[in-house]
Amino acid sequence: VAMASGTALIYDEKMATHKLLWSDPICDIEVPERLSSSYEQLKSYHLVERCVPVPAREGSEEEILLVHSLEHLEVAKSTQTMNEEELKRVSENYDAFFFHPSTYHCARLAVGATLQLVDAVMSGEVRNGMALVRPPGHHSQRNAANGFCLFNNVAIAAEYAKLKYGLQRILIVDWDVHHGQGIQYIFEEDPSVLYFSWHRYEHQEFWPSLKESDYDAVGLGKGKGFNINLPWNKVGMGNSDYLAAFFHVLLPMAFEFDPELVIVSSGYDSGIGDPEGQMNATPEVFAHLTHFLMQLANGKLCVILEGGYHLKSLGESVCMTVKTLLGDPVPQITGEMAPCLSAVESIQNVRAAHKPYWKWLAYEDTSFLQNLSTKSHLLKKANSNTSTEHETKITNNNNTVKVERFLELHMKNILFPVPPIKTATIGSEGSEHFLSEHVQLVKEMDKTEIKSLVSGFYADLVEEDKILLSLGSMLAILDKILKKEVCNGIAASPTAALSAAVALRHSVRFGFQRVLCVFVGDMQITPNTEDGKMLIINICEKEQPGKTSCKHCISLNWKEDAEGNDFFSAVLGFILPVAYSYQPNLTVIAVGPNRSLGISGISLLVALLQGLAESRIVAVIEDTEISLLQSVAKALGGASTPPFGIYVPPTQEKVKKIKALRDQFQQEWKMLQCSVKDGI
Ligand SMILES: CC(O)(O)NCCCCN
Ligand SMILES: [Zn+2]
Repeated sequence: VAMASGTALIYDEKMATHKLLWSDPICDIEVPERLSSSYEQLKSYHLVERCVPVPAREGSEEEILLVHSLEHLEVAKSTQTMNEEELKRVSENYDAFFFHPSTYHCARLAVGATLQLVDAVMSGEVRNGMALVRPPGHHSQRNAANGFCLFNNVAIAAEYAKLKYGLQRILIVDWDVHHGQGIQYIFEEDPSVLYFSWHRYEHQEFWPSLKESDYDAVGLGKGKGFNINLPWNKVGMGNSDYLAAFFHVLLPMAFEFDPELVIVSSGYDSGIGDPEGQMNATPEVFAHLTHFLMQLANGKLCVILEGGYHLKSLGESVCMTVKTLLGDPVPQITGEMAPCLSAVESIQNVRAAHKPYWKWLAYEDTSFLQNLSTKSHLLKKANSNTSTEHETKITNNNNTVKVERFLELHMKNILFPVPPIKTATIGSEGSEHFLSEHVQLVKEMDKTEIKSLVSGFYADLVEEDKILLSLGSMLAILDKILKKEVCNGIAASPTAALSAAVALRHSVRFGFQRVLCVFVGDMQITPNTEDGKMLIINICEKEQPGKTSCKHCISLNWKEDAEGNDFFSAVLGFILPVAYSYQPNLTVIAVGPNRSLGISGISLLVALLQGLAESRIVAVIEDTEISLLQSVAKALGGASTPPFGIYVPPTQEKVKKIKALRDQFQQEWKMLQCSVKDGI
């Protein structure tokens, strides 16, 4: 069944009316321009016109009462007719909240806009979407406003979706830099809502300074294991820390949970330049985070604005999010791909805290808890005065103009013309089965041209015309990708190993400095990877005699489980971290004979590797694998999220295998790090 398509954008300028009427240094950053400048930025990148406009509406009192008490609703309602003096007095009852005569109306619009988005996604009118709302919601609680939030938009949306659509598994991802304690309180005993939040914490120093924001708050009663807190104990966290958190904490949980709907509490105060977050992550990281979440719940993803107080940083991050929701290629991530020690320690702690509740953590090594618990306390004292591991060159002087200029330059390299065509293939025999509207036929190369291209190498292997022609087809597709005329391509080949080797050499000769090749099955030909211009990960059933893994040529022995897809742990825990550490300019995915992975495992690989190399992938697949060709073409075309099959947790043996490979390579490929070496 083809999935819904289209991205909804919900925006109503009336939500810009709510504003602070008196002086309050805590609240004066939550300004109306947050909404209007984000919308203007979307227009400047021509993104508004590409979205499906869905109107906001007022959330009803009944919908608000799904989460809030009648008393809270009445207090909010009563403020509409208050004068400034009365508004100020009511506001002082709460921690960091201000009322304006229009606040109640705006907050009901924020709730209604959020529910409109849930309806548009759940009805299939669109695949995903974003609601630009204020006041935000994730701090507000059953009976209290808090942290600029009056009604908990995202919590109401989750309760609404359970009630109206009978959903039993909803994932809420909160990438705002503050802990959404309101959402935690509302769902902490509810196993049908998995809540993940990372947040600036600094060992409980940072607002709201709650003990229950730490990594050991895992949920209560039946909800144990369904509340995940990842505290950042230092500022200056960057792209690599955020990606490591997804690879080693959130995504394994999310795929095991297998949500029917994903809602994002999308705060951008976790981005660079924000006065609240003091973090270093750049706007393109939100494209990657969004792209990962789009692989869940058959693409049903609702992104709801929370915080974000540096207008330029906020606007660029909103645009990166919407661009990705629209299916555009994911921009290359920038910065050193190495999480800092503090981030790795938090990741290790939250994995250990959740070990009792998750199958994928059943064999997690938590021996560090015995001897480290006292030490980590010492660690807190010892490290409290050192600066962060990361360069905080931008945020420490935190000069808004300086950040604006930085982002102007930074985003110029990031935003690139979207290739007109998503996927190229050859109109040769048997290819009609995976043509779709995204696909362009590429004319074949003539033999002499092919011979000259191939003559440099492997010429001895090319004895038959059939092989020569298939190489020509693959090279014709590859050229389109190398010239950035198409985003990705798929080529059927009688000799995938040979085609992949030729593709690698041709790409390096074309000038690509780093080409990643993920080869599934018997590789037969192993190109020379000494110069680091290629990184090969060979997934094969058993150890090849006499072949040991090295930094640029890694073999991962993996035979897919008969029951279902157990490949998630290998992709999330090993392949993606290595690939993101390498930062390729092109990805070659090849499937040769004797593949030991199922179609769903390979589809998962293709879908998630699109986050690399501006989504440039060339897939080379044995021409006998008709159904594999179809599902890989679907994954590349983006028309629908490929079926990743039934989730199966990894066996102890497989967990050990990944851990051994991680220990072997985590000094080379630092994104593999998810535990602090003993003895720190
Ligand atoms: C929505 C939000 O998480 O950005 N609110 C932050 C409130 C900070 C109060 N010191
Ligand atoms: Zn925030």
